[in-house]
Amino acid sequence: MTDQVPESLRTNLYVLVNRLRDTDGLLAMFDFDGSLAPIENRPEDVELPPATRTALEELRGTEDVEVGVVSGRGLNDLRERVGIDGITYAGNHGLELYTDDERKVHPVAKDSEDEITSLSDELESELADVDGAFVENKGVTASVHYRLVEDAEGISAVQKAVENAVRESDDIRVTSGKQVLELRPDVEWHKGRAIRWLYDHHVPNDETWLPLYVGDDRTDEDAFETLPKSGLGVKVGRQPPTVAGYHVTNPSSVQTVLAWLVEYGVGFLGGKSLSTGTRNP
Ligand SMILES: O=P(O)(O)OC[C@H]1O[C@H](O[C@H]2O[C@H](CO)[C@@H](O)[C@H](O)[C@H]2O)[C@H](O)[C@@H](O)[C@@H]1O
Repeated sequence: MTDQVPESLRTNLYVLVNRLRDTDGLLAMFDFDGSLAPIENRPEDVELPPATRTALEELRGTEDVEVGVVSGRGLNDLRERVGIDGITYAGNHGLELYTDDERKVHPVAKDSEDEITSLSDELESELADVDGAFVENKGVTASVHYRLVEDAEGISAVQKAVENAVRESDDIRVTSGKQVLELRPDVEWHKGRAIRWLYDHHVPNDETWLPLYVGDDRTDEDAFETLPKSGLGVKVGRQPPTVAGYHVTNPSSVQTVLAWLVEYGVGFLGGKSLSTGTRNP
């Protein structure tokens, strides 16, 4: 059982098993890019590895387990790319939620759509001459990508263009991620608030579930910070610095953790015995 857990989690296996035993259920939440799926040069080239999809589907089908995918991507893009029914999706850093067959959008974010579109158009023409830079308009947020910009001058041009574009706006703020700057409505809502909402929405009032969150980027820190002490925050990769308590190397190790959870981990939930699947007295 232990050799099927990434090295970095293996040393904490005892804690992991005990947390699963001590809880009524598991709310398993995952960031998408860089966590479930490997980073690619262009967002449209990213695919969820089939074995990861299978493991998520198996987890979804388990009693007392809810699965969520939480991402900076737009909701429709995220749902298409993950392609699993019956789980919760949080797109645009949680500003768009899809759960119980219903889409919910943060009301302030909805009002920002026009401004996001006009800023995206402005930045697109501003950056037309910067090789490799491009804008991804995601409806209620936009990403300005510079992963393919090869020189420091070009990267600085991207940063200045974004700064200039939002200078006059009170309603839009800029955050950063992996080789990307993001324009977001200036509301106190982020991945952390979204996972708290998911917990309140999915976990029965009289039960305590273990929240698990797996993420790789700066915006995932909001989620790690929201987890209670008893939660499991798992950081993928070493950069940027993190408040998460646990660490795995890359999306392939996330896949291994998922497979372990499906095969063994959920068998411990609520004090069940692994061999019999029944609760210990
Ligand atoms: O919250 P996430 O699921 O991690 O989404 C964050 C951003 O992911 C995408 O950009 C990142 O991944 C791209 C594909 O691997 C990569 O080319 C880019 O450099 C990364 O920043 C997505 O395109 C963004 O819209 C998301 O906000």
